[in-house]
Amino acid sequence: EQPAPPKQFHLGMFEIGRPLGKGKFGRVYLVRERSSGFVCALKVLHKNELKHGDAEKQVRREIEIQSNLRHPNILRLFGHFHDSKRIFLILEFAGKGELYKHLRRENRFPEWKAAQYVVQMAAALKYCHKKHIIHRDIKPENILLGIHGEIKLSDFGWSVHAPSNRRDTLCGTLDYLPPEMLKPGRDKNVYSNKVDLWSLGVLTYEFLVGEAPFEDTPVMTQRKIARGEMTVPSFVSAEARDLIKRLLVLDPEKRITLDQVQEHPWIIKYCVKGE
Ligand SMILES: Cn1ncc2ncnc(NCCc3cnc(NC(=O)Nc4cccc(C(F)(F)F)c4)s3)c21
Repeated sequence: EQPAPPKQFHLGMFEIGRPLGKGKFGRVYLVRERSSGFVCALKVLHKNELKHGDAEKQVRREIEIQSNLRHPNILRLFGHFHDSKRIFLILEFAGKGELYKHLRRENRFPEWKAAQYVVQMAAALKYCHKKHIIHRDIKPENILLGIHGEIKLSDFGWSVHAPSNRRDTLCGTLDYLPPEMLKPGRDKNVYSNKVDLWSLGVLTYEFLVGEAPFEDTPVMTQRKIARGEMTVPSFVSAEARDLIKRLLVLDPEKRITLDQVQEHPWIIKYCVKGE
């Protein structure tokens, strides 16, 4: 029977390896836990760069949310610790790194590869939604690839329990925001897990086209999203176009479900039957 892992972690327990990347909030390193030799990733967040107080709360929520998620397409968050200046997240190491780097390098993915990624995203989101977790920040930057090229959905720093009317100052790209999250006013901000389906539609489009469907200046992007205005280039197959159109529906209740994504002709055409 393996001894239970120690609950208390500290920096001295880790041998620090190469940097894996730097996000807007901090750097990530490849590390090895000395006693077990276990290789993982360590994200370092600088407290003075985070809004004080609620960052600790947000990390605690992220850990609470992630600690009961166990799925092959969701990056594990094993634990955290902090010192006077920094918060450390102990994460599963994703051997093939950031998906968006592969996308930029290849410009766009062939349909068979995009379909594999979409069906794995659908499986990860189905698992989260069954646990009433909305990710809310689906975009290529938050998707990593495991050593076998499998999708690892990560960074639950913005995830919430559904349904939610949390008003967060969302930072970063607008490209992935669903129309219902753009609306001003109080009640309209109650949104469901359908926001992840809209974002999956934006992601599918970006995989196949190499850029986001509503990409423009911030003002124009918001206008295009609110109107669901986008064009799909002719090189995209009819089946892929159909899936994108059924996800990028303004009315959240009219978006297709994750089950229907997994059964869609475009997915069936390219994906070996999963579990
Ligand atoms: C690049 N890369 N290559 C390989 C590899 N393998 C594993 N991980 C990598 N990168 C880290 C991926 C992340 C997973 N979970 C995160 N979570 C987070 O960043 N949370 C977070 C952010 C900002 C503020 C707050 C706070 F404090 F406000 F709550 C919380 S980041 C890897």
